[in-house]
Amino acid sequence: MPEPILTVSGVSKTYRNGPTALGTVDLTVNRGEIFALLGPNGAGKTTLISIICGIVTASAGTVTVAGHDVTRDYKAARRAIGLVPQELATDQFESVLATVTFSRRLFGRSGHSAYIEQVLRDLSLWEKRHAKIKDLSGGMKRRVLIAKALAHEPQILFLDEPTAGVDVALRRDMWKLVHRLREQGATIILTTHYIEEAEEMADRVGVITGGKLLLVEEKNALMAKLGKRQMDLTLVEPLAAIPAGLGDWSLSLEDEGHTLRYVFDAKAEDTGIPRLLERLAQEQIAFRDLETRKSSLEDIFVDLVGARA
Ligand SMILES: Nc1ncnc2c1ncn2[C@@H]1O[C@H](COP(=O)(O)OP(=O)(O)OP(=O)(O)O)[C@@H](O)[C@H]1O
Repeated sequence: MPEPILTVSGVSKTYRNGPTALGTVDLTVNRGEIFALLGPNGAGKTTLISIICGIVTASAGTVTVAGHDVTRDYKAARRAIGLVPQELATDQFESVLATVTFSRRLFGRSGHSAYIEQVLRDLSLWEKRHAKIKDLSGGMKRRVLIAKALAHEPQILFLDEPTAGVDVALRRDMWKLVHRLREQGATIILTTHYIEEAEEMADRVGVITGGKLLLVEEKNALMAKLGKRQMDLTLVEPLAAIPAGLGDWSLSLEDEGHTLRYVFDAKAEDTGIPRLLERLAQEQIAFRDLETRKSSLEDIFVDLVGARA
C-alpha cells in the first residue's frame, strides 16, 4: 500500500503587494517516490516547495510532512525534510566536512561520522573533505548542497532546480545520484523546467503553471502526451477543406488553408508519414515546403489548459 509522506491540502499563496503565486493546490506524494514538479519560470514551484519546507507561510491550507503539520509542528516537520536550494549560502572558508557536519548538528543530531562519511563518499566528495568550499568547482559545490541537505538523515529530499546551469556530464551524474538515493529509501521531490529531467528521473510528474497544478500523472502517461510531433506542409494551392481521401490521418488546415498540419506520435513505430506523402501525391496535392517540430513545453501547457478550460 502506498504510504503518503507529504499531503498538501488547499494551499494557496498571495505575497504581500505581490501576485497570487499559488492558486489552490492539493497534492499527495508517497514514501519512496520521485516526484517532479515541472513548470516554466515563475510558475510557483519555489513558492510551493518553500511553503512545504516552512520557509514561506501559506495564505490558506495545510501541509503535513511525515505526519507533522508544517506550521503547528514545525520542528518535527522540518527535521523530516532535506532541502537543496538553488544556491549555496555557506561559509566559503570552511572545509567540506565541517560544513556538512555543521548542517547535521543544526538539527540536534550528534556528529555521526560514519553517516557523514557515507554521504560524502556517495557524492564523490570524500577525497575533497578537507578542501575549502571556495576552492571547489561549481559541480562540487552543487554536491555539497546535497550533502548538507542529507546530513541530518531526512526522510524526504527537495531539490529546487538541481541541474539549472550545470553541464551535461554533471546533469547525468545528478540523475544517477537521485536514483541511488531513492534506492536507499529516500523520497525525492524536485522542481525543473526541463522535460528531459522529469522524464529521466520521476515516477510521477506534476505540471504547474501560473500558480495552478494543472495535472499530476504517472510519468509514462504524460510522456506519451509529450511525445507528439507536428509536421507542417506549405501547400502550393490552398485547400478549403481536408479531402475525404486523407481521412486516415489526424490533419488540420492552418493559415487559411495554406498549411496542412499533421500531428503524430513521434515514439510510434509507424508515424504514418510515408503513406501520407504517397496519398498526397495520388490526390495531386503539391507542397513546396515541409517542416517538423516537437511539441514544446509551451505547446503542451497550452494544450493542457485548453483541455481543462
Ligand atoms: N517573496 C516574494 N514576494 C513577492 N512575489 C514573489 C516572491 N517570491 C515569488 N514571487 C512571485 O510569485 C510567482 C511565483 O514565483 P516562484 O519563484 O514560486 O516560481 P518558480 O516556478 O519557482 O520560478 P523559477 O523557475 O523562475 O524559479 C512569481 O510571479 C514571482 O514573481
